[in-house]
Amino acid sequence: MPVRLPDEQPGPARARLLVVVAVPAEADAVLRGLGGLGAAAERVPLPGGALDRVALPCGATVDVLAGGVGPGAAAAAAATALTAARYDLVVSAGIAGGFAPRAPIGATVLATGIVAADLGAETPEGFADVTELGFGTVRHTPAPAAVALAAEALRAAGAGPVATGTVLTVSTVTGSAGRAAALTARHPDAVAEAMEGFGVAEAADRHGVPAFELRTVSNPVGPRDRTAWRIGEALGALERAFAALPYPALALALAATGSPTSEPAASEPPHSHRAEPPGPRRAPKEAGRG
Ligand SMILES: O=C(O)c1cccc(C(=O)CC[C@H]2O[C@@H](n3cnc4c(=O)[nH]cnc43)[C@H](O)[C@@H]2O)c1
Repeated sequence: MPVRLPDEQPGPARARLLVVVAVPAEADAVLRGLGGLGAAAERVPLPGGALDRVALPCGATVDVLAGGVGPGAAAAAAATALTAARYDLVVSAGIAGGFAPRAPIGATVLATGIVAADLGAETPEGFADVTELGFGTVRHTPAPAAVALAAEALRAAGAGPVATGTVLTVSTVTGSAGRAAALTARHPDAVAEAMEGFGVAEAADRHGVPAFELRTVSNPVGPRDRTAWRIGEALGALERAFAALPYPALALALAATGSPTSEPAASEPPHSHRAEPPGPRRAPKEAGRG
């Protein structure tokens, strides 16, 4: 029978979360929400950067990493952190564009689906995503029980409007009514778009860790109008959301449902472009260890 060190005792109270944001202003908002800004956080070096580690009074540990803008930077940063430490949950977080009327400015959005919206090819018949092209997945699905739990906690805390639905990951911020309409036609359940969620979820999936996306809305998705962006308001909502999340309960809900979150295409070829994880996948039971 293996001997466990005190630090390795199983249980949701000891959950380890990795929160990946794009820029330092978002990291600061998350850290303020966690009560871990400044001296309360430990700076942990990583190859190519550093993260801030906060030990919560409930026993959970939350690492906050500003990984850069866009899915590529986010995937690289998340993969680096996941290689350096063990996590029970990875959260992609930050500001986002909201699809009206479901996600107004200041709203908090929880992803029921994390979808790469512009990963594919233009064809004479229109856009075809990489799943349709036979190259893998464009969607990760966070555990519904965990999404419901987080939404309930945010609503109970009075953290402002909360919307659940698909969060699109795009490499180009939408700047026209035409593209906004095309996105909602293809993804009727879309509540928001941002630029990192799918990259973070891909990295988490390869490490067998559940992923989750939480965004707060800074601007409407549509015709480009930088004067309409309310970044301060969205950062305030991000801080309130991270103050209200039920960390140990979230870990428990995720342990019950397990991982991964990806949905490979039914037609995925045997030699798909999906890389195998760097080591053996952790069993769902083990992934929930606190
Ligand atoms: O256009 C500009 O002048 C400009 C200035 C500062 C930042 C930006 C961004 O595009 C920030 C992208 C950043 O924020 C997330 N985000 C926020 N709103 C949206 C959106 O409507 N569509 C996509 N991403 C958005 C995103 O996740 C990035 O991290 C532009």
